[in-house]
Amino acid sequence: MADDGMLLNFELGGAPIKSRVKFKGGAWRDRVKAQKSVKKWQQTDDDPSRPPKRPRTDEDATDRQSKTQKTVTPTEIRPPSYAMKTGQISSSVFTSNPTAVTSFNEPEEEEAEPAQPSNAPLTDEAENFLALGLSRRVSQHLAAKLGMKAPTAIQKNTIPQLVKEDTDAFLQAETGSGKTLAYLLPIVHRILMLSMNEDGTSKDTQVHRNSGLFAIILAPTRELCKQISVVLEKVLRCAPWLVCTTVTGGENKKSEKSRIRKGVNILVATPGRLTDHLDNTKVLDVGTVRWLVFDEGDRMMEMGFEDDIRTIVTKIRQDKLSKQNKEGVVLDGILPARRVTILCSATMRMDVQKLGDISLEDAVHITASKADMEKDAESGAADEALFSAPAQLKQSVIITPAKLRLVTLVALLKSAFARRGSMMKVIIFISCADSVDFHFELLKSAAPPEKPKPSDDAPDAPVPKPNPHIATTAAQAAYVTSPASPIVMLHKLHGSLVQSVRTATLQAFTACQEPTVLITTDISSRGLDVPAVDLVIEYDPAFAVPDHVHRIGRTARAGRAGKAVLFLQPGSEEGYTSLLNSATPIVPQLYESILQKGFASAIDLPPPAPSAETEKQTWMSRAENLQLHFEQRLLTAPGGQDYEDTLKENKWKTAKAAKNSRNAKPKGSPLLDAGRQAFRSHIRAYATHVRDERKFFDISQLHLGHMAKSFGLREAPGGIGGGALRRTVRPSEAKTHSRDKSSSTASRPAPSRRDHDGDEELGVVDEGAARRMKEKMMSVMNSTNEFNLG
Ligand SMILES: Nc1ncnc2c1ncn2[C@@H]1O[C@H](COP(=O)(O)OP(=O)(O)OP(=O)(O)O)[C@@H](O)[C@H]1O
Repeated sequence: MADDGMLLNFELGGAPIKSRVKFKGGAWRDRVKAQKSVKKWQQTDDDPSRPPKRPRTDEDATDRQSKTQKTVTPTEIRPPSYAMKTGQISSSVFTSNPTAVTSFNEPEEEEAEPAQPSNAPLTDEAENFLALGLSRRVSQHLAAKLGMKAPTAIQKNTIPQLVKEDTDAFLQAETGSGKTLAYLLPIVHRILMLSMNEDGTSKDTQVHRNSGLFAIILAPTRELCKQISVVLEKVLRCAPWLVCTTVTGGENKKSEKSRIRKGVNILVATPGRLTDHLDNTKVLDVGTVRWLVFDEGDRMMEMGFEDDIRTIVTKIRQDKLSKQNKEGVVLDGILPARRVTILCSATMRMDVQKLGDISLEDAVHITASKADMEKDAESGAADEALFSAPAQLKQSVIITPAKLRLVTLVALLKSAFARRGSMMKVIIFISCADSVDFHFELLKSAAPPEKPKPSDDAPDAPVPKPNPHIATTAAQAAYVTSPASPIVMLHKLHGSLVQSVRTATLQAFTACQEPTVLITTDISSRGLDVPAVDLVIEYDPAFAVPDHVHRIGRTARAGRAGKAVLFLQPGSEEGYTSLLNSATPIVPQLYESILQKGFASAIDLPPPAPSAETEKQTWMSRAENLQLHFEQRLLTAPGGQDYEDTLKENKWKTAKAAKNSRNAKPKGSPLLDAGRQAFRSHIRAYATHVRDERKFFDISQLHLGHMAKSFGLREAPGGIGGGALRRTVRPSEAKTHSRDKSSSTASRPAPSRRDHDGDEELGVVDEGAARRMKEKMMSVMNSTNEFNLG
């Protein structure tokens, strides 16, 4: 907790003042200081010989800020009676903040000429799908039904290769450049050719769903599998006799088996579930499989799917390749004469090379630019530096002190939605599932959701029923609305949610007609194609640069415009921008400008509002007010009882009773619990940045007290490290861990998957991170028993 800039939360006028105000929260130094200040203030006020105090004004505050870079909270944001009653103290968010080491000038105006999109469909009239070797049926379907007349660059380079050749391939191109169709179209075209002649007439032999499984597409998450299968279904509408299906974790295995039994030509799967079916589903015959596609292959490796992938590759290769299917249809000549493996990713990391070693044989490396391909062919290796964000994506960075992170985020969202229609969809990336849950609860409106109304166009039409699956993951947002956008919807998504909720939430976010925000973990960073995402905010930086590229790639897709904002803290984190490879400069934004813009007008604060909005308020006082409001919300129990009082009561009970009551969880603010849990998980997650980037994300440089502020907490809670540290590394995992380390300098031992996301995928514990965290906790908090260490 900071040792200055405290706000004293006590009653100033009217009611008689108690002789002694007790303070809680914060460090003991803060409490003593506060106690002294009260005494001094009481003495001063009682002394009639002293001149009356001049009330502080906003100008005072602004003036001080400009001279000393420190701000004292103006009088009008004096805390409310609630805080006065409890004697809580809270340090100002504007004091004791570290300043940025890099000096920069904020650009005056936005760049006039936006950069040419680098992932858009090609504009040359001669470019079309027919010319790439696809059948007329497929090309016409793409143009007429899917609105796709011209290919993108990666499609132009991939489709002819996969239509004519039977070699393995590694597709690598920017996010949002159309890689999915680049591999799907040649597969569909060649399967279609089993039933059709070159001139488009039908052959005597028609293949159908029972004619064999020809392609398996693997993707790391269920969402991505679902998305791929939706695209595939749309393409297959030009050949309705062909069938695709998905098998993913979280679905009913029985119904998956029965779909496989009915017959399927293209299967989209997560690696874990496919391995399970290969072992247990006898009707799954892979003898006719000609294509094995790994979409986001590096992510699968990173998530610990290596063993599953090895099993899948071995099983499929072991199975003798059938030259014709069981109905006697000759496959060779039309389908590849060998099993073709395709890897696909926007980023190149060591994981993907390893996957290539497992699955590829003499693969061609296909990129969006022929020049890049030639360069790679000459050097014999793909150049990671070639792969950056789309050129038209405008990136900026805000160096924000920890204490100001939360209010700066709200200010940023507020100005994003200040003009109707300028921003419709925003994604916020946060480090872990607990933190996503907390921020969703904190930012959502307490008001009950508006009931769906009959449509103006069809007033008699039945009113749609609210979807029960999104009852806890979609809500109206508070704080960030504006007169132009009176309704802003909030959604949350992470791997700890059940699959039906995940699917429904993503659908709701995609279909939302109001301005909307999705708060999510890295589960949404890969491959997800939500049209028209205008802004991506990395509130917590990604754990590795390739993840950053994928996260910001959720906007500026297929040639559209997009913006991405990265939050960093002053100090070592600032150096992180030197790692980010961007076609256009990453523009710095001052957090003061964000706050000034966001809080230029009044914020409508629900109770407990620290003070009523007055004419005198400035952006700074509004920011301070908002922070206080958040802190008070966390401290206010649903029944009005102070949660801290409950905890204190428990402390003085006998050890056994205290233990029981701890176990029984005292009745109190669930938001405070959520905030503490989010803080702990966030700090644990912070320790798991990839090794090469840890010098920028050094846990020993984190100010835990300041960081706690950004979770609306007045002090850093204990218990950090318990979960991560208690977990032991099994010998087999330790082996994987060391293998990972030896194979890649940039590879991240994956402790994070379950910890951050709560997803079902596995990882191993990073012992180094745990040790560093332990040391940090010991030194900062000087307490061992709080964290269950050892
Ligand atoms: N030829 C095309 N013309 C117009 N739009 C296209 C074309 N090809 C793909 N798209 C659209 O581009 C968007 C991005 O495609 P896709 O999801 O395949 O990108 P990607 O390269 O796989 O991205 P990521 O690396 O993020 O997974 C989709 O909305 C898709 O419909």
